[in-house]
Amino acid sequence: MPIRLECLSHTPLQGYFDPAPDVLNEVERVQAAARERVLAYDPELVVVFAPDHYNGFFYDLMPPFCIGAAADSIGDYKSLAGPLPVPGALARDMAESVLAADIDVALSYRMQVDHGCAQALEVLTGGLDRFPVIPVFINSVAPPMATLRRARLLGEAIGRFLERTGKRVLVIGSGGISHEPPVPLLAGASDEVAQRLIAGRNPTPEGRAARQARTLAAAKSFTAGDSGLHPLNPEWDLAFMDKMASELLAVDGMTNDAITRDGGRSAHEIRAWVAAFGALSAYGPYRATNDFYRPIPEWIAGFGAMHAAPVAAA
Ligand SMILES: O=C(O)CCC(=O)/C=C/C=C(\O)C(=O)O
Ligand SMILES: [Fe+2]
Repeated sequence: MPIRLECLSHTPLQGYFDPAPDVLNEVERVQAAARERVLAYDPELVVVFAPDHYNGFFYDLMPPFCIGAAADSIGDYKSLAGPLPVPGALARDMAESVLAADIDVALSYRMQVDHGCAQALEVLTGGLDRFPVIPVFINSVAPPMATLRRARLLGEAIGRFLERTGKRVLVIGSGGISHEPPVPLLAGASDEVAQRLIAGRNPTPEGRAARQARTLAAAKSFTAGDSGLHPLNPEWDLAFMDKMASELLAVDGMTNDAITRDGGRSAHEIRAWVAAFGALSAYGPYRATNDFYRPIPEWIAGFGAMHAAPVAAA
C-alpha cells in the first residue's frame, strides 16, 4: 500500500509568455525529473487535488470540495482536452468514506476540469489517460472558501481511504504558491462578469479567447512592473514549503484573510498541496524534498515543486 506525492505550481501562461530560456529550461528539467519518478513508480491510482478557474465550477452551485466520479478536461489555454479515466465506483466509495469521517464533500458524475488539473497530469504522467485518476476539486478562487485546516482534514480522510485500497497510489497537489492572476471576484463584479461567474459554463470560442488574452496582457504588465496585481512573495512561499515538509499542522493557523493578504487571491490554491500532504500524512511520517522554487513574474506565479514519500519507503 505505497504512496508517493508530487506537488507543483501550474500556469496557464507556459508556452504563451515564458521566462528567460535558462529559467524555462530549469522548470522543464524539474518537470521531466518528476515525470520520470512517476513513470518509474507506475501508480495504480492517481488522485489529483486541483482548483478550477470558473470552467467547471460556478456560483450556481459552488461546493468547497468535490470528488469526480466521471470527468472531462475542457482544454483551456494549451492544456489537453478529453475524458479522464476515472474509476467511478472507487471515487464514489472515496466520497462515502470521506463523508463517514465527518468531512462534507460533493460528488460529480460530470466534472469538468481545466488547466489546474490537466496541466499537472500532463506534466507528471505525460497525458490525461496514462493512469486511472480521481480528480478532487478544491475551491480556491471563489469565496467563501473552506479553511486550510479543512483541506488538510479532507486530505487525511482521503489518505485513510487510499491506504485501505492497498493500491500503489500517487497523490498530486496542483497550484500556488503566492500569485494573483486576473481571476474575477463576484463581489463588486459587473452584471456581465457576475453572470459569467454564476453560469459561464462552456463559453463561446470568442469568450474563451478574450479571457485568455486578458491573462496574457496581465502577465505582460505584471512583468513590466506596472500592474496592480498582488506581488509575488518568495519568503512566504518558502515558509509554506517548509511547513509542508515538516510542520503540516501549522497550516491550521493560516487564516483565509492572511493568505489573501500575504500571497494574493489565487494563493488559496495552496489548499491543493495541503490536501495532498494531508493524504500522505495519513500513511505516517514522511520525508519531503523541495525540488524547485522561483518567483516567475512572466507566469504571475511563485512557482514551486516538491515530492515526498513515507519515511519507511524512502
Ligand atoms: O478566465 C480566465 O482564463 C481567467 C484567468 C485565469 O483563469 C487564470 C488562471 C491562472 C492560474 O491558474 C494560476 O496562475 O494558477
Ligand atoms: Fe490556478
